[in-house]
Amino acid sequence: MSVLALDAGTTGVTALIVSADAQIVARGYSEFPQHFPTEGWVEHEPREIWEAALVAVRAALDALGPDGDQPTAVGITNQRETAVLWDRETLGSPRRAIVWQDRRTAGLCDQLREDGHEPRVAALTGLRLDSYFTATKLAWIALNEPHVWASVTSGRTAVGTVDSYLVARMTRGLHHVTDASNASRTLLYDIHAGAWSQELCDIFHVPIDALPEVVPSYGVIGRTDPSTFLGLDLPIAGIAGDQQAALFGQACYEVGTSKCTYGTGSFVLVNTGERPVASSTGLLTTVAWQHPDGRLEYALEGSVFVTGAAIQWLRDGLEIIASASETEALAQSVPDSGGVVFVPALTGLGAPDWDPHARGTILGISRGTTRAHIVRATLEAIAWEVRDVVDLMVREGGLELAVLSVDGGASANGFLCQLQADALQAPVARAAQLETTGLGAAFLAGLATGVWASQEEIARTVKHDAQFEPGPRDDRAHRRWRVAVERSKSWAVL
Ligand SMILES: Nc1ncnc2c1ncn2[C@@H]1O[C@H](COP(=O)(O)OP(=O)(O)O)[C@@H](O)[C@H]1O
Ligand SMILES: O=P(O)(O)OC[C@H](O)CO
Repeated sequence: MSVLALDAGTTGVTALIVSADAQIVARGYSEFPQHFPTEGWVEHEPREIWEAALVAVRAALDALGPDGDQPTAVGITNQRETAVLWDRETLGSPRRAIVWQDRRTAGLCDQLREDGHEPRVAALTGLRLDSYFTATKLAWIALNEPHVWASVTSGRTAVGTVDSYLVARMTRGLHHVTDASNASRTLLYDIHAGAWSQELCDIFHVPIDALPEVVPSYGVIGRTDPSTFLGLDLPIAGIAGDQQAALFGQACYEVGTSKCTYGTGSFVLVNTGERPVASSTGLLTTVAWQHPDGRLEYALEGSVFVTGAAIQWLRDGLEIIASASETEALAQSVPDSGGVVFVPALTGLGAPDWDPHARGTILGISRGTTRAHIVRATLEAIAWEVRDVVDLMVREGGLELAVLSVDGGASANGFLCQLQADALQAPVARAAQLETTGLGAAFLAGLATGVWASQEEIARTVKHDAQFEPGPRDDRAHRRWRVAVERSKSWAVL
């Protein structure tokens, strides 16, 4: 027995085939285009996500080969918050998806805040009024593209996040669902009642009937249609937002256990069990997963928007590196960043500063500055960003950080892990299999279909293969970092 996991991330789709002994036995990957129509806007073409998913699954199946242990279920995990629209009949989209990184709704959020909506919205959702979240993007479409929105209110066009869209595609439009972990990122879901909220839908102009049915994070919700999904007829048995999936994939099942995933952004989540812990200083309260019996478990989250994406920008924007993996040796080729501090607020700032109007800042450049210094400053920035969020979790969430478990694409960079241990003054343990988002989706689907009998059984398979012990911390560098963060704030409205 094996499980297929589809991990639809921000920059590409990964397909994993995970064996019953929890090993990744085959994988496929396909990147899809990012669209930047204007400053601060980020869009995805839904069809391109779907096509990337098909390419990735095909590649994974080819890698597995006909004699490999064929998957018996599929789990889905995804970039969260991104707002997707599609026609219920044709599955075509009337407009591109507005991505979680898109900051076009910053002004709309300011207005809603001025109108006094924030306390109630935060109390119901555990989130904040920020352009990060789905409902603000839907409200923007409702207010700015009435012709598109008319098809939503008439019932022709469905609304959802990337998981819902993929399920619709995989089932030829038969199912319109999302799981509670994804729903909890929309600003439309009451995390205490475990249901869509009419009150929130009214605030954001969203017809509640346009939203998907909310299902538990594991349990069979339907089957893939072989005529549209590469001949595969599989139960869809797990769905979770990628950061919650990573929490599941790292087997953080006990209250107080935590992980940090380094991908496009970096997200620290700590399990708070069946108790939603409210935050007043910038952490998010979110659904970790919902059990098939309806029980909700929660997490406290620190969301850092741009980490691996800053590395991509060094590659594709500045063109000072050829590949992300080069950064490790380049950063170590200099003893320090030479006084350079880079705040990669390329799409505003998330936790702990929350400023959608912030933009990237590079300070401290001198005649002696080289690309190695800028690369090193970028890795240091990632470590400082995560440290600032963990500090908040320790102070506010009561997190006792004995060790930080890390995973995700950028955690392949051992030097980054070392910088992280130094910044935190705590050991960093790296998961043996870095793709914990996909693994988490596989575990959820496998739990629902008998591949694994229990969470305890899954937990026994999760291993860490490297531990980075903290060295000295450069407090002066952190002070400079905080000064640079302050300077980057409000830039887009100055
Ligand atoms: N060796 C590396 N050092 C630093 N960053 C890396 C490295 N390898 C990959 N990355 C970054 O990690 C990200 C990819 O990780 P992944 O977990 O696949 O992200 P996502 O799911 O967000 O698409 C990219 O942003 C890339 O720049
Ligand atoms: O694309 P990732 O893996 O960095 O994840 C994005 C998050 O889900 C955004 O909230």
